Amino acid sequence: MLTMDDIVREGNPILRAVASEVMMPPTQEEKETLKKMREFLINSQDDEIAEKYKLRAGIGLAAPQIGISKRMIAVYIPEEDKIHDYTLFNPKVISHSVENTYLEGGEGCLSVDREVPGYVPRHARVKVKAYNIDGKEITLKLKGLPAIAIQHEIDHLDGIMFYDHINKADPFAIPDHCATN
Ligand SMILES: OCN(O)CCCc1ccccc1
Ligand code: NI
Repeated sequence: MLTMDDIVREGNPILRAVASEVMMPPTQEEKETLKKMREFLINSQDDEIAEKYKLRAGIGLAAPQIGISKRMIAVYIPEEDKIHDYTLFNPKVISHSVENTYLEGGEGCLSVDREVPGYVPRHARVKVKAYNIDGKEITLKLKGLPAIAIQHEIDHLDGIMFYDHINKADPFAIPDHCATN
């Protein structure tokens, strides 16, 4: 199983590299890696397992964070009515809302062992084209936390960290095009 020892930390150049497209269909090894990334997220959200193995809770993970510079991500977000459970190859935002959003509490990252305060502007809604674990092309339409998480993960594939988006002059300035309520 993956643990925090497998998570690359900021300063490692892999986190600033553009990851490589994965040739479809994926190899058995690439499928296994994606499954292990998803398993890490599920484990990290289980109080007993997380405590036992000292896992930081995560709702997403990108392959560069485990030292693999390939365009592979996992997102696992249990919500009231459904679990947003995505293991994706070559994800790409193909359209997005003009409206932006942000998390009141800011964002964090398993590869960043420090707090970086400030609002991280994200598209409120995104349409993502990707390949699922079997290499089948799929399209996802996401909003809310799943939309934020998938943008955070896709950024990792392009060497972008969440704090790159924070307004340096005023970290808590409300980003443009955010809904009022
Ligand atoms: O890249 C995954 N990661 O570092 C884990 C946390 C992901 C995350 C995504 C959206 C908002 C906050 C935190
Ligand atoms: Ni991250």
